[in-house]
Amino acid sequence: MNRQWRGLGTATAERTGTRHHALTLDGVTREYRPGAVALHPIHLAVPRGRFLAVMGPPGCGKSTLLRCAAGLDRPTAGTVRIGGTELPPLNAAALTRLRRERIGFVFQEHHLVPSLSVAENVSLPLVLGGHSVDGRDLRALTAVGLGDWGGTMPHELSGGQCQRVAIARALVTSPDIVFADEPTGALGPAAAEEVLTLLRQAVDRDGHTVVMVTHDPFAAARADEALFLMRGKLVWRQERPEAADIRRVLKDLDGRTP
Ligand SMILES: Nc1ncnc2c1ncn2[C@@H]1O[C@H](COP(=O)(O)OP(=O)(O)OP(=O)(O)O)[C@@H](O)[C@H]1O
Repeated sequence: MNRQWRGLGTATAERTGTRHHALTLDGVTREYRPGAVALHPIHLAVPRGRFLAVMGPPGCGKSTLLRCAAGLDRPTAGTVRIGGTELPPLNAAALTRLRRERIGFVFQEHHLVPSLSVAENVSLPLVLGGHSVDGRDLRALTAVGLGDWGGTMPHELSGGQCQRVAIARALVTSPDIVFADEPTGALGPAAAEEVLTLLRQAVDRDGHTVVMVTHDPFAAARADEALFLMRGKLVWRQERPEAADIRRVLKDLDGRTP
């Protein structure tokens, strides 16, 4: 069994964010209102080509971490860098552009536009950014095994196929990083397995970087590393996690939750 437990008391290595890192968080803190701290200072550096799972008990701050890292929420303090570029202030046009072109998103629900074909959905981030599609929609669809489905409408697809289209849409801009928030949460076991295989393949074959929030130990076991949050703090990390180990950590953290 492969068990490498590391505490997170020292974070020196995490403070050296560069363009070689897809994501760096330097002292990222989020306080929703005075006294309600959802994230204590988080230091984290995610190298390019890494598949990271973020786990922890309900309310520990996983979504807050993801939203701050993806520029969907503004940290109360600290700095977020995507591919070495510091996130500009929220609502700025530059942030919208950076999110559209350098970050891919996959959510629990696929959020495809029902009135657009599969190919149009995939090319949307390119079109909105004023870029030519140039066959990239087809290549992205082929990469998720749906190369022949471009002319199909979303309502003609299964839930698993829709999520595969959402992955193609997330990857079509060749982003610095893909944030996936419970990407298998709405799927049955077979479709979930397909989605995880595609995310794994995006990392292994194409060098993408994926940060995935999940409650599912089997999903997290597909990542290179699992990070565990508790009460807004990163408390454990495990390289090459196995589902049984993950379950044990979660049980331990649950036992420590008041
Ligand atoms: N908009 C908000 N305003 C105030 N408090 C919030 C807000 N969003 C989240 N919180 C609080 O911040 C803490 C972290 O919430 P968050 O949603 O990040 O946790 P989570 O780990 O993603 O939870 P879950 O696993 O249940 O989705 C919780 O105590 C939550 O109640």
